[in-house]
Amino acid sequence: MSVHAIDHPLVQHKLGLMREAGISTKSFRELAGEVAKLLTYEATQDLELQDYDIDGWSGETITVKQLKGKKVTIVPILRAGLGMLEGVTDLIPSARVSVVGLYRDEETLEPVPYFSKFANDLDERMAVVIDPMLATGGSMVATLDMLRDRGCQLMRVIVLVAAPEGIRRVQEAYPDIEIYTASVDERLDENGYIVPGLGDAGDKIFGTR
Ligand SMILES: O=P(O)(O)OC[C@H]1O[C@H](OP(=O)(O)OP(=O)(O)O)[C@H](O)[C@@H]1O
Ligand SMILES: O=c1cc[nH]c(=O)[nH]1
Ligand SMILES: [Mg+2]
Repeated sequence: MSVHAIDHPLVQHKLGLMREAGISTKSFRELAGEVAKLLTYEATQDLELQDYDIDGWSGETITVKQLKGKKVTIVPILRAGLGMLEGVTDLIPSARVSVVGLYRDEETLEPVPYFSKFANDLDERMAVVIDPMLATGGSMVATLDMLRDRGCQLMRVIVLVAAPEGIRRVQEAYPDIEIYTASVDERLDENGYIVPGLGDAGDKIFGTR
């Protein structure tokens, strides 16, 4: 597995704005979408292309390129993953969306599933799981398990911020997965929150803090 920490200046600038205490719901939501879009650009750099011929504007037949690889399903983990969805589908507009509802029990930090609805033909698709936060990794591994149990063989992960603990947990369960993130942060605090992190990303995106 590789962890791709994207140090593009626009990503780092926007992530810095997201870390500010007291940021408004509007700003946090907008920035989450913008960073998600930039991370998607990076996470799709290795998609395969193939040539095909078209009639060009001058009347000549010209050879252009189109995406060749597998079909894609985007998998937001509710709720906070929804804050990244529009940014991702802006770049991959034909992707099917599979939705996984999980919340993290505040005491045990274990993921509690409450909803799922998957695209069909998961065995033919690359799944791109999106969630702003990879903390203990419990929610991400539970989601990857659901996809794998339904036949999905190719999965990658886009998170805004990752903790080393969560990366390790995903790495142990899924050694081949690629993780794209704007930052690998320092650690988890005693409540399982990422430090320096973003705080509770779901609450900030939905304005429920
Ligand atoms: O890596 P983990 O330790 O599992 O923690 C990360 C999860 O916690 C947050 O969701 P939360 O449970 O707060 O749900 P929400 O999106 O509804 O706010 C976050 O969006 C991840 O899904
Ligand atoms: O730092 C964290 C950890 C889990 N969930 C969040 O929203 N933030
Ligand atoms: Mg939350």
